[in-house]
Amino acid sequence: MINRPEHQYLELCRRIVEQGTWVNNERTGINCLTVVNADLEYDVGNNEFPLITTRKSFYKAAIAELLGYLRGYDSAAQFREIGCNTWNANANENQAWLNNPHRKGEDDMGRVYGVQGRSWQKPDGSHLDQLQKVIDNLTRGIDDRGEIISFYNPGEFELGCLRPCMHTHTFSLLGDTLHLTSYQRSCDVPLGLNFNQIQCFVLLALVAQITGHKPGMAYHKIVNAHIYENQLSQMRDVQLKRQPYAAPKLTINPAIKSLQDIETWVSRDDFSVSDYKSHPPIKYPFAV
Ligand SMILES: Nc1nc(=O)c2c([nH]1)NC[C@@H]1CN(c3ccc(C(=O)N[C@@H](CCC(=O)O)C(=O)O)cc3)CN21
Ligand SMILES: O=c1ccn([C@H]2C[C@H](O)[C@@H](COP(=O)(O)O)O2)c(=O)[nH]1
Repeated sequence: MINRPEHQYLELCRRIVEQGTWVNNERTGINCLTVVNADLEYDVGNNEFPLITTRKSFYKAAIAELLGYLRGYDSAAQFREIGCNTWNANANENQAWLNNPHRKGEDDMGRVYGVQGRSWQKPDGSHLDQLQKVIDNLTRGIDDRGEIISFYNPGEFELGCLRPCMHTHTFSLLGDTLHLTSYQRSCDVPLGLNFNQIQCFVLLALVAQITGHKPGMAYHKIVNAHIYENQLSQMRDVQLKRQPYAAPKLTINPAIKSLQDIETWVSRDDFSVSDYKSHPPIKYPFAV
C-alpha cells in the first residue's frame, strides 16, 4: 500500500542527503546539509494522516505542542503540564536566551508563537487576538482573503527564546471546504518536521471541526530544510533504509466544538491514532 504522506517526507530526506549543500549554522554551531524550497501537501478531507512509520513518532507530544500554541502559552512548564517536553531546552539551555535580560526566569520562553497569535501588541498598548478573529470569521462563513495567523513579529524577536519556525497559517474557505496553507522558514527535517506535519494536519482538522466546515487540503511550504551533521548517518543509514508501513488514521473527539473548548479542557488524549505500526524509535540529536 502506498503511504502517500510519508513518501513525500522520505523524498525530502533523500533530496537533502543527495543534493544538499553544507551550510554552517552560527546559532547552534552545527553544520547543516540544506536545501531550499519544499512543498508538502496533506489530504485532511480523506484523513491521510502524515505520521511517519519509518521510526516511532511521539505524535501526542506534537499535538500537545499545537494546543499550547493555540492557548498562547509562554512557558516550557505549561507545555510540560500538557504532555510536551519540546521547549525545555530552548527555554533553559540556550546561552543567548539565558543571558537575555528579558527572560523572566526558569522555563520562560518570552513572546513566541502563541503569545503573538493570541496577544499581538498594538502601538496603543492594547492586544490583538489573531486566532479569535479567524475563528469568528470562518464560523460565520467568511473568508476575507486575510484569514492569517502570523507568529512572525520581527520587532519582538529579542523578547523570545527562538524565532518561530512554522510562522504563518492562512485559512481559505471555498464553499463549505476549509483549506490551510502553512509557511515554515526553517525545518529540522529529522526531528521538527515529524511534529510540524502533524501540526499542519491537526490544525486544519480542528479548525474545520469547530467552525463547522469540511476539511480539505493542508499545504505545507518550507523554505530552509536541513539535516544537522550529527543526525545525518542515522537518517541516511537507518531511517532511509526502512520501508514505510501503511498510513494510520486520526480520530478527533467530536465533542470539541469551540475555541473555548480548546482553551479549557481539550487534551492530547482527545486525539487518537488507529492502526499505527512503526519501525523502532530513532533518537536524533537535538541542536539547542
Ligand atoms: N534544533 C531544533 N529542532 C527542532 O525541531 C526544534 C527546535 N530546535 N526548537 C524548537 C522546537 C522544539 N521541537 C522539538 C523538540 C524536541 C523534539 C524531540 O525530542 N522529539 C523526539 C522525542 C519526542 C518525545 O519523546 O516526546 C522524537 O523522537 O521525535 C521534537 C521537536 C521542534 N523545534
Ligand atoms: O516547529 C519547529 C521549530 C523549530 N524547528 C527547527 C528548525 C531549526 O533547526 C531550529 C531553529 O533554529 P533557527 O536558527 O531559529 O532556524 O528548530 C523546526 O523544525 N520546527
